Amino acid sequence: MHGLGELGTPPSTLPTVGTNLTDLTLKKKKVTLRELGGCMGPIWPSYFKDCSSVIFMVDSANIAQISSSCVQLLSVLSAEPLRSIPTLIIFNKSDMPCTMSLTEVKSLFRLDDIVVSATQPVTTLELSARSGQGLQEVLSWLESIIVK
Ligand SMILES: Nc1nc2c(ncn2[C@@H]2O[C@H](COP(=O)(O)OP(=O)(O)OP(=O)(O)O)[C@@H](O)[C@H]2O)c(=O)[nH]1
Ligand SMILES: [Mg+2]
Repeated sequence: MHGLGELGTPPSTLPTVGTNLTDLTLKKKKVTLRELGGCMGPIWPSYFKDCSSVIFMVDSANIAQISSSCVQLLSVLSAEPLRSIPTLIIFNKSDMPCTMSLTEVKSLFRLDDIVVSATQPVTTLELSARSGQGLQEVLSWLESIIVK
């Protein structure tokens, strides 16, 4: 068994496990999307200062996750580095038959209150990543916030 003392000070690294980088070209500009998994919530803040926009994806078919998803959304919106960063909230899996309608999900989120009290410009969209319905709106939003 080794004591902590023998291991010395841990190196200063950021966990990169589970983040995906994707480059897109929109309006002739390179846009890099960084995907962070929901379970990586505790390390999301390490990436906030590098963001020029935020897309928050909600699994609207998972009603058991609504409250935790809502808490995570509020912590993102209230984070100091993101105070004036354009934010898109996507309700994904709109194609799935659910016990709860999207209206009910949004009402449980208190989405209207969240959008009104946010300091940043917030847009909300519905998407099915499976069928592609709503994808064009996501691209249009990205194009609209690209700095000219
Ligand atoms: N029906 C349907 N399935 C989807 C949709 N988007 C993703 N899925 C499926 O849902 C499953 C889990 O994907 P996600 O919900 O994105 O889960 P995840 O990526 O592990 O979640 P995170 O860890 O938060 O990133 C996969 O099998 C996807 O194919 C959608 O819009 N409709
Ligand atoms: Mg994922």
